Amino acid sequence: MSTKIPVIEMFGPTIQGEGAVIGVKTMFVRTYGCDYRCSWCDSAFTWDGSAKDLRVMMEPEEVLSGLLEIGGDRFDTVTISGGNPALIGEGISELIGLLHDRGIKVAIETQGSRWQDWFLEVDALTVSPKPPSSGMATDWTMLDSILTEVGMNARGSYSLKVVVFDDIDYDYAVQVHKRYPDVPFYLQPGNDNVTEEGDISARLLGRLEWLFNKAIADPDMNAARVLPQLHALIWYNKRGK
Ligand SMILES: C[S@@+](CC[C@H](N)C(=O)[O-])C[C@H]1O[C@@H](n2cnc3c(N)ncnc32)[C@H](O)[C@@H]1O
Ligand SMILES: Nc1nc2[nH]cc(C(=O)O)c2c(=O)[nH]1
Ligand code: SF4
Ligand SMILES: [Mg+2]
Repeated sequence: MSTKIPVIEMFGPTIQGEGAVIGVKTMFVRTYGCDYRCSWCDSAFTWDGSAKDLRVMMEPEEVLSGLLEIGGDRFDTVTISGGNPALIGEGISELIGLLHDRGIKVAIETQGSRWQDWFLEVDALTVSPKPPSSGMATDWTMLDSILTEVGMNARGSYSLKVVVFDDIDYDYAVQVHKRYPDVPFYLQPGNDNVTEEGDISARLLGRLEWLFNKAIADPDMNAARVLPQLHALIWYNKRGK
């Protein structure tokens, strides 16, 4: 089995802008390819073919040395996102081992459509099922089995994060939170224009206030946390931040 990883970009150190590990300094490795096609994906270049030329097939050792070359000694966490990194088996498993051998922590961003055994090895697993506005359908059987398995056997922390664009998405978020009441739950407002240039912070803060008010009024969200995409408030729609 090939251990090569399709990498579309590596960058950092930056600050983790989303979810349970928001604020943590981290490098990013973004894998190429996704089994979803979310209508509002802010990283569509990972799957729509527009940046295919930038995709490099890398051995796990090459990813590690690339990260060390870019980040030097200025990081102790690596976040693997995509695309969907859960499309890749052996290569990511080896990369996690190499990073752990050096005392580097590993965070993962995935949507919960596919399982990998290495989910159990990571330090922070974010599972982000997609609401109706994405145009994608949730595989509840898969999501159930992922959360059951990590609930019993994960070494690290795990959480759910749902992006919300409208009232229908919000109802979906309630459904997810109620289905897994013991899993730490994060709400994140959607960015409805991922190509706009310049300062989009006022628009994003408006969406955050809307989501704050929804959660504040709703007893079903007493245990939820509502967070912005912090990096998008600072660096807007810039890639590699
Ligand atoms: C680009 S995805 C890559 C990882 C994985 N495919 C997933 O969706 O979880 C990383 C995170 O960005 C979120 N995201 C993508 N587009 C967004 C947008 N327009 N507004 C807010 N969050 C977005 C996703 O929901 C996910 O939580
Ligand atoms: N700073 C920063 N934080 C992030 N958290 C999740 C991201 C992602 O695209 O997966 C992301 C990203 O692209 N940048
Ligand atoms: S699952 Fe993630 S990477 Fe894939 S299309 Fe949706 S937001 Fe983009
Ligand atoms: Mg992003």
